[in-house]
Amino acid sequence: MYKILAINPGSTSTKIALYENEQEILVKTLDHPSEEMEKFEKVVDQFQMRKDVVLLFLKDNGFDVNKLDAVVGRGGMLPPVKSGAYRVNDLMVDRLKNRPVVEHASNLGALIAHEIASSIGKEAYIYDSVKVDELIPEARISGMPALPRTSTSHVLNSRAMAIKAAKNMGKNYTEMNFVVAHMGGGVSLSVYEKGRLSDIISDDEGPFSPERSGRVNLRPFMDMCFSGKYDKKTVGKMISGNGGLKGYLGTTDAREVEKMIHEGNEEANLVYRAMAYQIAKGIGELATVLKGNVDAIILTGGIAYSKMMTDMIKERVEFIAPVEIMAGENEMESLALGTLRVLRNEEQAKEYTE
Ligand SMILES: Nc1ncnc2c1ncn2[C@@H]1O[C@H](COP(=O)(O)OP(=O)(O)O)[C@@H](O)[C@H]1O
Ligand SMILES: CCCC(=O)OP(=O)(O)O
Repeated sequence: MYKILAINPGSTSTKIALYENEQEILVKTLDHPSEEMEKFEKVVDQFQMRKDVVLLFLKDNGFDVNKLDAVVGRGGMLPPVKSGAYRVNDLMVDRLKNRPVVEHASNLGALIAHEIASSIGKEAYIYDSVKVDELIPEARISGMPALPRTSTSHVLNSRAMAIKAAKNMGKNYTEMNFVVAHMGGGVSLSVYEKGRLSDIISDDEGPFSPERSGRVNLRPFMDMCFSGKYDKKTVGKMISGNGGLKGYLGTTDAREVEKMIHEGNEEANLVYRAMAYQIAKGIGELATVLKGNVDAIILTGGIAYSKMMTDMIKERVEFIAPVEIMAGENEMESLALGTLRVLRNEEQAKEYTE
């Protein structure tokens, strides 16, 4: 019986799960209020605090850390990597600690996993990192030579949902073409073309989301950045943290927004409809990557629980392909089961290189 600890650090929480083979034994979301997080200058400064809450959680549940067979963390902002499992090695630790491609809470997944696993002489892994990059050559050209496109998306959930949708249809996902919209605190859209993540619209390239601005006009944005009114941290927060629903309506909770709409708030109604409109537009854009040969459009993430939102999106995109609603996310299961396959030698963990 393999015991696997999965760690998924998000911007406002750390999700932890303990698995025995396929069985989830313990699961917890530990929230980190914004007052607690504001004192940390950089994401890496949160390492000790987040590691401590993971260890405390295991202790409080009477679980002996020495019994673990492996620890897996959500893969962070690395240079482009392949899908599947990677062993966390010293180079990956150095990259995520000292030279992350972008500051993001997921960078701590591998670091905490590595620290805990090393302390008991076991291996740490990441699985389906946010930087899985299988873009087709055309998708790499941004239009600005200094900034080639790379892939950043919610791969862990989106790929798992594509695999599950194909299975539900009695097919292997390597035979299918999907457009997946992950709709959580951040929204990213992706194309799974016969199993390959051939293009994406990341959380800063397309639709706005509960806490992120999404795409904005570049020239006014440049003027704003150089106006001298804002520092880098504030602008970063406008993009991610205080953008989207939060920026317009003061909340990142889509349920709150729906309550406002039911109470007759016109502004909330317009902004929420605009979010659906932008997500639908992005799905339409990605359908062209598949030249219209889309087997299904998958709506997933927390917001896919909302009938109001999914109905608004469906209305605009169901002419393209059937819409599958797969609400929620199964990131913890994807991390744990991916690692289980590695422990059982059903899948090889890759060695991280640069
Ligand atoms: N039943 C629901 N109806 C509408 N929105 C929901 C529902 N459940 C969760 N959400 C929304 O989903 C979003 C969070 O999604 P989630 O996938 O948990 O994101 P993350 O993991 O990025 O925090 C929030 O805006 C939340 O309000
Ligand atoms: C799209 C990259 C990963 C990401 O933004 O994850 P969260 O939405 O969980 O912060």
